[in-house]
Amino acid sequence: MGLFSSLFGGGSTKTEPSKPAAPEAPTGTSIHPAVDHGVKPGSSAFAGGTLRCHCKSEPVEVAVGGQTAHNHVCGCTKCWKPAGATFSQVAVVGSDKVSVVRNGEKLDRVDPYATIQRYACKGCGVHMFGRIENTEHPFYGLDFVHTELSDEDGWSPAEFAAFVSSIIESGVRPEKMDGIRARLTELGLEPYDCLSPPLMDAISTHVAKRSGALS
Ligand SMILES: N[C@@H](CCC(=O)N[C@@H](CS)C(=O)NCC(=O)O)C(=O)O
Ligand SMILES: [Zn+2]
Repeated sequence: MGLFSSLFGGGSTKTEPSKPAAPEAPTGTSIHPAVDHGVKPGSSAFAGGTLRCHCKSEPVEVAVGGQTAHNHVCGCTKCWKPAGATFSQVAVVGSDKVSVVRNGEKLDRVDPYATIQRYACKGCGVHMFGRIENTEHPFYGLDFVHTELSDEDGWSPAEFAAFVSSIIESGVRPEKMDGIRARLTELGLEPYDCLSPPLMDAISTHVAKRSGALS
């Protein structure tokens, strides 16, 4: 079984009982609009949908032909966030499931030197998908998508919070961090300052197998 299938196992989604609905943050800090009122469960029957950018006319449309995996909120400065959100919400899906179906000429790469090649709409700035082009990367074959850009319900829900300390780099005051980590925990989104332990373990396993440290 390859890294993709072992990590992301056939596109199935967690559909455990939804995390308890949580009231809005007393501090008023928005984590992300998709989770601020509690994380909604996904649907195991869900088979994908269409992402649309925020342009009022001629929006870019990207079809995603399958369920996503490892949805999470990310605090890094690189991932696209909707207005007012402190975190991005981002999930992965096989690159072969992602296709630009309308107005693709409006897309441009955000940073040609980044590990994740993010494609954003030149009109509204929304990131439509991010692709790993490096064939040696542990996540090669996966695209990163923001499922809130779709009208469909049933996408895999956010499961954890990544790169939490990085929100300081966007201007969040360090003294707010305890409250924000507590809020993430209340929402059922365990806060990590990199990725979650299973994903960090998968990355290191991939690297160790390549170097020969593990067989
Ligand atoms: N502290 C940095 C962290 C950036 C970072 O490493 N982001 C992660 C999570 S998205 C990553 O994998 N980045 C690869 C990339 O942006 O290409 C920041 O906030 O800019
Ligand atoms: Zn990020």
